[in-house]
Amino acid sequence: MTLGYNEKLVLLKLGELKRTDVEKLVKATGLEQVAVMRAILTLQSQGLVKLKERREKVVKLTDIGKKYAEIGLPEVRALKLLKERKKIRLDDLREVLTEDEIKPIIGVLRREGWVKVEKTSEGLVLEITEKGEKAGKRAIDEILERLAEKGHLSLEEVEKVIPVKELKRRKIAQEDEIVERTVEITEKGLELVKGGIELKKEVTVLTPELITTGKWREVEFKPFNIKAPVKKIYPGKKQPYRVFLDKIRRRLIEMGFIEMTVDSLIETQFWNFDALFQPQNHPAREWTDTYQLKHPEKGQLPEKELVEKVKTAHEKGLAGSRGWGYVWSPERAMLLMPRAHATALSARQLAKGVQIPGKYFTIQRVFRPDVLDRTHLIEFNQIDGFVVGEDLTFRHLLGILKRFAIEIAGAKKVKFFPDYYPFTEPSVQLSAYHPELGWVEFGGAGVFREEMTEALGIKEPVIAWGIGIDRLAMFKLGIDDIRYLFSYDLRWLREAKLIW
Ligand SMILES: N[C@@H](Cc1ccccc1)C(=O)O
Repeated sequence: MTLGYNEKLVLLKLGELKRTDVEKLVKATGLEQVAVMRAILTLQSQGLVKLKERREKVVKLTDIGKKYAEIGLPEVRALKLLKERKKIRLDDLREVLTEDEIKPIIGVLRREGWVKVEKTSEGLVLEITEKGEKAGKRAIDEILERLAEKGHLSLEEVEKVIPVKELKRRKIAQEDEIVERTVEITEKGLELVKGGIELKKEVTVLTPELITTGKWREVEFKPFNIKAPVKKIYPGKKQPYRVFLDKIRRRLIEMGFIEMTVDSLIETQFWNFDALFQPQNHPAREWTDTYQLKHPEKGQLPEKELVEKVKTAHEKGLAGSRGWGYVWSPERAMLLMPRAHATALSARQLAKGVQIPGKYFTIQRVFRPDVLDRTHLIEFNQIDGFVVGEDLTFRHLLGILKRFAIEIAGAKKVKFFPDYYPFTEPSVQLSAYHPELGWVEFGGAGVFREEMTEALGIKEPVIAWGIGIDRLAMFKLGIDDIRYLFSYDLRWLREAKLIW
């Protein structure tokens, strides 16, 4: 059994005092209260001291009570003025009372029988009564004084003088519970003290100074108990989902992808749909599938040449196609909407020009009407990207997608299904396996159609994908409800792992 410096010190003092309270031990040892308490608990666990707690219900002054104890209760102050002047106007009380105190004062003074009140043309006039002249210290004044002096009194003591309810009603005092801790040294403790305790200075850190001066020989090193329970702390940290997105971004950049960025969440239909060869009468363009902006309703189209090419692609076709065969409306293309898919950025990038070969990606917040449930949000994040290069084929695309799902997202298995998108041919849908949710649809991919890429000025094949990144995040963060990604649940935010 080894005792630390603090424990030894406390035990030695208790050897002298035998029995005392914690406060006195704090004074006697010169240690902090927490250090004394900790030492007592250790000593108690070794049967050297006994700690007894006594709880007592007491009455204490409130802040208002403390103030009144100093300057007097409002009625006492009023009475003092009345004793001096005998007859005063209500207004005169402003000299000694605050606005709040004046309101109820007449009632109080009357109840005590200290004043006669008269209504005059100049307002209320108060005159002191005989009883007022003779009035001395009342129960309430006495208790106020005693409470101020002692700090607290037991409930019984107060009740003997005045109902505590009355003090509480006037917000002068409140009930409280105090714990009195007495510590007593045990037989075993006394024996140890008699046997002699060597009090060596205890250090927790070995400093260069201790070594060079040779003082390390005289000191005792405090052993560390790394298993001691400590308070859990939750330092600030990044939101777990944000961490996930940042990691993916980093990973993609490491893989040589160039990030495509944009400032706004709002997009013209031109970039969201038209530039992607999605016909204007396509059902996915209806309000049921996308949101639309009311104010402002329309945005700007890009340069004329590009708009003309897109128009031609839609109306008559490009690159050997016949197009969709309808009259393309620039007005319609100007309509603004919250971006419905991140592929809009791929279109913008292709039109701006790309490196050949080149790899691009973007992580975007996108918006689509849906019914919220554990796998659907109306606002979610997509990671879109494309690879452009001369010899690219559909097989490259499947390889990239599989790598994403397994390596980046930690999916266990992936599956591809044939699918349809107006801007890709062939198109594929990617599903991944989640232990609890089963097969989850992740996103789509394909080879951009030539009608699209040619209008944007690209001759080489472009393989592209769009993945619902939130569902990938669910895999990584080990959650089965997508809404949790944006949750304010502190417990989750605190405990979610940031490193996987
Ligand atoms: N933009 C499509 C996904 C996709 C992107 C790129 C190519 C093919 C499909 C979606 O949101 O569902």
